[in-house]
Amino acid sequence: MNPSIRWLAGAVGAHRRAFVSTLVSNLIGQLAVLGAAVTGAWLVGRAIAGRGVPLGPAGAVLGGLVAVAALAAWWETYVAHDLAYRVLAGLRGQVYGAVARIAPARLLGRRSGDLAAAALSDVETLEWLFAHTLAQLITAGTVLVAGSAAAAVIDPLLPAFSLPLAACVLTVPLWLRRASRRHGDELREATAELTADVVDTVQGMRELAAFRAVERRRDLLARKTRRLARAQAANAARGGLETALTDLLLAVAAAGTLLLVATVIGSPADAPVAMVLAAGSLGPAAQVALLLKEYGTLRAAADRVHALVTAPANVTPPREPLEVPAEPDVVFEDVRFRYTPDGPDVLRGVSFRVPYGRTVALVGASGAGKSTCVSLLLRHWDPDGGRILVGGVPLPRIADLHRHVTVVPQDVHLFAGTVEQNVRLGAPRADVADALRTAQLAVDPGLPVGERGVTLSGGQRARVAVARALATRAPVLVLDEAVANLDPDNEARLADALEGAAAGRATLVIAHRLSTVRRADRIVLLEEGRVAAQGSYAELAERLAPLFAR
Ligand SMILES: Nc1ncnc2c1ncn2[C@@H]1O[C@H](COP(=O)(O)OP(=O)(O)OP(=O)(O)O)[C@@H](O)[C@H]1O
Repeated sequence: MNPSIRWLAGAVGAHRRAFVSTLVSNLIGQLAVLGAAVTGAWLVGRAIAGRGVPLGPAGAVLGGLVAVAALAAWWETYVAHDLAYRVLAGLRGQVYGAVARIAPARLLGRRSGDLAAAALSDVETLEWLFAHTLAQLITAGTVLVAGSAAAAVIDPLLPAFSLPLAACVLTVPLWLRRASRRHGDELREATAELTADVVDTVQGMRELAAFRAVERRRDLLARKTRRLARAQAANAARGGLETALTDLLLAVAAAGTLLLVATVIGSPADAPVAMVLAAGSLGPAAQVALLLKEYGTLRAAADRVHALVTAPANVTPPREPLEVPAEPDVVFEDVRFRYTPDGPDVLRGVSFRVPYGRTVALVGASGAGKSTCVSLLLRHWDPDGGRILVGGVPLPRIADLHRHVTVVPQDVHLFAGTVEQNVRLGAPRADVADALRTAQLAVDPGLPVGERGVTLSGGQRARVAVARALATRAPVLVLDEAVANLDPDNEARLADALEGAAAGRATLVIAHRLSTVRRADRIVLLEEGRVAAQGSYAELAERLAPLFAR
């Protein structure tokens, strides 16, 4: 069995009772249907042989079996779907957990929409596996064995003939399984790609309109939609071929079985029952063939979800955590880093210190490695060499790093909700009014911000980000040029307020503006992943001049 499908089948283990209930109700339903057919055939046999037909008792048995079959079908539909939706809910949780574990540094090179497709559409596709496949395959096998055993009691030749015919029916999905897998892969990939492009389009609609690119984008989406339609058509064509061949083999097998019964069964009274039992083995075979038709799509969806859920974490969780002192400093010690094993060195032995109560500005040309230092301090990645310490504790030994290090990113993400909800992101019980005051944001905390904060100005968004970081009360503050969106007046006021906040923190600021650099206690100049110089502004003014000459 494919490892992803095996892994998913294992997920049913947590819902054993529901699975057993599905299995038993399906089995009871199938056996009741077979029993009703056999009872009917037995009555026909008696009528043909001119024996008495006990209509009353037989009618009661038939009615009972039909009622049992109907009840079992209803119950099975309910429990099978209940089981499937519970497993899917668990899987969605695992997909979310995986995204949280591998983000934000690396999302397996996948786009947001692609991940949304994994979380929604791929997981949804797996409903077929849990509600219609696993228990049903076991039941079909059981009914096949029971029907064949009963047929053997009448004449051992019957199963000897009908079982190979049933096996022939199953060769169709096996024969077409490579095509099924290929079509399944294409279908899931085309769906994910279209979802990714649609999400990207919706998110970028403002830019598309501003650059008059809506029509071109529509063409792109139409192309991707056609690709999906082609994949769907190919899958449907193969599915149709599979159904046609299966039906053909079933018809031949049924005709052969009837011929055999007519030839070997001497007694007309036994012939109808023999026919039903011999043909009964073909029913489960047809059902299995039908289930296997979906194998390619299921396998592709299972592979995509499995790859995401089993992706290793980017950094290992802290082992034997150590206490971080209340007033920590930050130390980079000969830190070396590259993003990919065969990529270029991005940091080549970076060392500097941010003392508690002081502000250190990290400056350098674009691509020098400033944001990489921040990513490493937030532990999105671990360095390849050297180490980073907060209050003397290496990052991998710090539990709940966000309690000690907080960040104001340059491109803040605000969630649909109120200002207050966004400020409370990292500190659910924070004093929001206080944080907003320090961040110089005079708005009602209950003000809705819209999706991604669209109803706020760029400066207001930046100040929500500052308030959000301050609300955590983390003693290490990282500012990625948080004031870039403000006019000079507001910038100066916010910088004053941040200076007050910095007194009780170790602050590392990535500075793009001379005014920010001037305010810092110490400046670290990065050049091509190395510390080229560090000191006060007065000491470095000359070396910094070319960077800020605008
Ligand atoms: N996720 C990533 N994967 C691979 N390479 C990356 C990644 N992020 C950054 N880099 C590369 O690492 C180098 C340093 O990038 P970094 O963002 O740290 O520079 P920076 O000094 O912050 O630049 P800027 O001032 O333009 O933001 C660049 O060459 C960049 O292309």
